[in-house]
Amino acid sequence: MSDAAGGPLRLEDVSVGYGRTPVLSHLDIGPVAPGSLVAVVGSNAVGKSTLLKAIAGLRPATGGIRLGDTDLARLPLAKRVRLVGYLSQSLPQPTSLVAYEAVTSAFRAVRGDLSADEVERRVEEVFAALGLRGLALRRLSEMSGGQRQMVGLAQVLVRKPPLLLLDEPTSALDLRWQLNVLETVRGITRGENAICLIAIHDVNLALRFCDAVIVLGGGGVLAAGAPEDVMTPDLLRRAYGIEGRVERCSRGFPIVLSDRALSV
Ligand SMILES: Nc1ncnc2c1ncn2[C@@H]1O[C@H](COP(=O)(O)OP(=O)(O)OP(=O)(O)O)[C@@H](O)[C@H]1O
Repeated sequence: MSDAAGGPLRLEDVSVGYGRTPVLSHLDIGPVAPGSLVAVVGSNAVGKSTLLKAIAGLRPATGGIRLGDTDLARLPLAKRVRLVGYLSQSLPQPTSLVAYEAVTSAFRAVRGDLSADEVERRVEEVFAALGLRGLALRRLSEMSGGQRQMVGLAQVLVRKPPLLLLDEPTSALDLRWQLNVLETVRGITRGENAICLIAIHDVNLALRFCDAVIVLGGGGVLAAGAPEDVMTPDLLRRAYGIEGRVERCSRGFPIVLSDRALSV
């Protein structure tokens, strides 16, 4: 189980923006059950990152954002970091720390209550889960972008929060590492009975791995639900402005084939 109590995630009448410019208005999402991996998809600039930041408490929002009985918006930072793990779109800085130190120090900063042995055990566990042991003693300054993205993910996953918010965690990764990350995140989400919202551009990865999909568009939610129910040619047109097909692959998963960009 996660290190802190969670519960279902609910967003009620949430609005968020920048200055006087609204990005998302009067959003209702959920309840999202513990154990769920949920993709947040939609076109560029539609508000995926803004939504994750609002849930993480990094962007002021109006409305209710609750995890179980806890109002996340009103939570002091020290408590929020126990409940919410947020991975931003930007990669960790290429410092001279080796990966093992970077993950250990980030974990210690939020979990000063754990013993050194427990910290070490958890860091080793997350390196093994992500298949990162070979990188543990490499300096971040000597890593590729994709390798640093994996270290950033390890820094969040090691905390085992009941709510994970991952902003495009596979954007810098090759095909093998994309699968590895999605499989690992899904395993942790189920194993820890956590909730994970993952903003992602690769719709087919989302359909393959996620329990539900939230499609943002026009300042709100265009569609939400099980992948096979949500993803339709009409939705592809409305969300992305493309003509596309949704077919079944030989293993039974829905797969999107993009045919043509429609003129705007
Ligand atoms: N710091 C900021 N100040 C003002 N406007 C911002 C800021 N950050 C984002 N925006 C605007 O908010 C809107 C939503 O941006 P956001 O980054 O949430 O979109 P996104 O769906 O994550 O996009 P992408 O898929 O391109 O990463 C965009 O119009 C963007 O220009």
